[in-house]
Amino acid sequence: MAIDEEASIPVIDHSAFVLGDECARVKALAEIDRACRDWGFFQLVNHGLGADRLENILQCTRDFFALPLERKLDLVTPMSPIGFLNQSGASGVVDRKEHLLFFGLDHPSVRHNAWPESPHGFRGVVEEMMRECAAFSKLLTRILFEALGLSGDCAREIYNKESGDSFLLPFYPACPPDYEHELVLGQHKDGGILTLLSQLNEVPGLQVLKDDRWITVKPLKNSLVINVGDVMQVWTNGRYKSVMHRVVRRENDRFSMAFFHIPGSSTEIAPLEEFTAHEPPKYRKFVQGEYIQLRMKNRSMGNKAKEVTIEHYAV
Ligand SMILES: O=C(O)CCC(=O)C(=O)O
Ligand SMILES: [Fe+2]
Repeated sequence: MAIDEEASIPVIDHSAFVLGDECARVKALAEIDRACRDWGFFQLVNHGLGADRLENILQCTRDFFALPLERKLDLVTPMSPIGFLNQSGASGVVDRKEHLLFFGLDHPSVRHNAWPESPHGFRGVVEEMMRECAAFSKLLTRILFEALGLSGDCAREIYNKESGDSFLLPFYPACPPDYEHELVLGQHKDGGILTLLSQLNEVPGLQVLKDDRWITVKPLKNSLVINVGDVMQVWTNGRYKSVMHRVVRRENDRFSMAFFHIPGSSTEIAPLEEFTAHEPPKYRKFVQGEYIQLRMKNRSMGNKAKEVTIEHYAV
């Protein structure tokens, strides 16, 4: 598939939701609605996460991944997605990537998070950021519901009883010029409600599929990339799109941060009545935790198994 270096994903100014100007708010809601239908992705500037906190996260992440591999391997937690992972294989070829994964602070298994002793203060910095991301992702979900013409409280009723949030710190080591693969993270869609992503050190690499072309998400200073996940696609009966994305190789180290806003594992997911009044449901009901399990199995079976995606529940 072709790569289009000219196009860019929509950029939306979050200050429209802060300043109390009703006209600006309505305009921004319309922009978000378009972006979620047409792209499944947008970049948010003037968002709520502090620039100094993002800088702290970048510093801690750099220091952690600079440790010798044996030290990082101390944080491997067998039979669990959390902790350190050296390589993953989301879609066949092994990803050239290391990561640290944590459950969000409201996740029922948060006590199982594994914390590095070094760098000093790591846990405090990450927990602070997780707290901010949790609040901000809830706010954004309410904004998306408003953009859909639903009441913001609707979100609260549907999924707020339990949390499945997780927080990921990926590190993509610089690729030598003769590195044989084009991708360092295989193409995939995110399985939750929405994802907040920061390209922490502003090294590009993230690409988004749009009309059969890969579009590079150019890092904008202090912006957040927001993308719609599979759950939002199901809730809206396909109106908002969970879109394929991937990370391509670079000759520089690349650091990013992702917060996955996910309903709790016992939450039942189905198209909302508001979107099935005039058309049949495109998905059957499923339980969030079951879908997460199927997706995890994908990973462990590598490219031999057929990947389970949200189409598994299509009717
Ligand atoms: O690191 C990135 O830019 C993207 C990461 C991503 O898409 C993911 O982990 O789901
Ligand atoms: Fe992703």
